[in-house]
Amino acid sequence: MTSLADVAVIGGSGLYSLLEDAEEHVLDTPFGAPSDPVTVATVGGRRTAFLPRHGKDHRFPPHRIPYRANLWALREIGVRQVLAPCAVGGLRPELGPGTFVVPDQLIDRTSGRIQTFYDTGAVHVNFADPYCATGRAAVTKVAAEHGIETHDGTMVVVEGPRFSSRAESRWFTAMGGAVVNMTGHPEAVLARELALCYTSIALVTDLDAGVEGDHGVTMDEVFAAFAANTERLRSVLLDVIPALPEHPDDPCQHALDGMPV
Ligand SMILES: CSC[C@H]1O[C@H](OP(=O)(O)O)[C@H](O)[C@@H]1O
Ligand SMILES: Nc1ncnc2[nH]cnc12
Repeated sequence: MTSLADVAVIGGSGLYSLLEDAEEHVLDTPFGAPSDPVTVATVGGRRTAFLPRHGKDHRFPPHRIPYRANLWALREIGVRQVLAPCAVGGLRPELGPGTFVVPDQLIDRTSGRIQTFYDTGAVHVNFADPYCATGRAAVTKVAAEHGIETHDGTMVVVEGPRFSSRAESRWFTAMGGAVVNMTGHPEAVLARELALCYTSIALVTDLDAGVEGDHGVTMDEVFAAFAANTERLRSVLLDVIPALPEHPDDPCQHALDGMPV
């Protein structure tokens, strides 16, 4: 297939569209259909694809998202760099709702999700640094230009769809977690297995159960906090896209070098 886009944004909870005057592409993959048709438009001179990971009507809960089909479809249309906004819970009191975190590490606490494309042969990608250094730097710089402070930190990804118990949440904080969500994995490793640059942009929507004393996390508060901050996130995303390199040469792009694929 000829290249339709080289950058993609995978939207999460509360971010179901991004691009204006976009063309729609219905795609299929060896792993089934992606969550929705992919929309493509030009942003700051860059051909950009958008895909809502839960579907635009949020019909896929985090444990049922077709992660492999989503990443495969994007790679198939030429994408080499992925921006992955998501809603997260803060695991530290200073990371409250409205805070932007650009994760630099990941702890996988999911279970039962397929997290590879390669069921035969010796394909073992390097995942020491799950996120793209260039993408992270671009997000941090552009956010600062928008007057938004960003934080580094480790993202813990839980299986869901339930939120964590207070004990689990306190344990994640003690393990070094900064934020917690339900979709950051296997998305990150599947991107790496296709040699894509992958950058997560985490918007804190709540303080997780172990941090806040009273009621624990509710879905309504997540959606409300996300809605209150969507425009800030949207404007950062649209400015990060043209700030990404046209010819990325990060280690992520070489993740499959020497592998039998
Ligand atoms: C809507 S509450 C929990 C839900 O929100 C986050 O979604 P996303 O990561 O796609 O922004 C979280 O991971 C859960 O899927
Ligand atoms: N506290 C939380 N735990 C897991 N996923 C989330 N997404 C948003 N807030 C979350």
